[in-house]
Amino acid sequence: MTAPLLQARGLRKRFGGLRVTDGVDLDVRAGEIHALIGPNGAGKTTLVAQLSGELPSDQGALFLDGRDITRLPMHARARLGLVRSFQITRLFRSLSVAEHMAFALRAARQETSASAVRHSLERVGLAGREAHGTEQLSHGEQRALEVGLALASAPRLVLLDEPMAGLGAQETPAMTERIGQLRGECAVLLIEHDVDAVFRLADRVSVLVNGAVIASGPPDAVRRDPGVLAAYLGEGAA
Ligand SMILES: Nc1ncnc2c1ncn2[C@@H]1O[C@H](COP(=O)(O)OP(=O)(O)OP(=O)(O)O)[C@@H](O)[C@H]1O
Repeated sequence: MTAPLLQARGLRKRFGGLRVTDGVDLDVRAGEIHALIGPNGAGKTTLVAQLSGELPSDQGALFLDGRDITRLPMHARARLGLVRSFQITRLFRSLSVAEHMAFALRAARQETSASAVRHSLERVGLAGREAHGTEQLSHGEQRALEVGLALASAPRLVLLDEPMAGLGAQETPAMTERIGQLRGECAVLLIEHDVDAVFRLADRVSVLVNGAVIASGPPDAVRRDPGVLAAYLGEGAA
């Protein structure tokens, strides 16, 4: 089997006396949708920050396509194709949807013609919203734009931290479908609390508990794993 696209080995991060990630081993394969689930406070968001380069790891190593990227800063990881999505509130409120996308495409040194912008918006279901301000978008559309902006650089692996958070019953299936459409195009590491959506969508699932991955594999195997049932899914969530 080919080597994983992303390999994390023994990643650790502590805040003061609190060991938040405590020896994380994780493999993400090219083109797969890989969900990372776990209880509140397990360290998922911290791990994503370590993977993206936002937060330096105290220990451990990270490889992208076999290359050691442990000490590379965020922008260098992004240039190699490892990106994360950000909340658009962190960008400019005054920009239209199309301007946000043009900005992201330019930053990624991609084509910024009107048709390139439209194409990038269409793939996340935002065709026809070009001229809108981001405050005019529904919550679901804002989350879709965030995913679209992360995809602007044509990444090899995109890290999505709770893209379904706060979405209504009507918006969740659309986001699930959109993420599903990325399969094979780029790898996705998806942090998600909606366990039903995760088990429907993911090719593989890893479960983080107390800062360590306790199980990793296809959804069916993970949902039956005795350790996972005991530590996380035992309340009938799966
Ligand atoms: N910058 C920080 N300084 C101190 N403690 C932190 C910091 N960031 C996170 N923590 C703590 O680390 C623990 C794990 O947080 P993290 O947000 O990574 O977990 P999570 O699995 O993403 O949780 P959730 O599912 O609730 O979003 C929590 O106890 C949190 O309070």
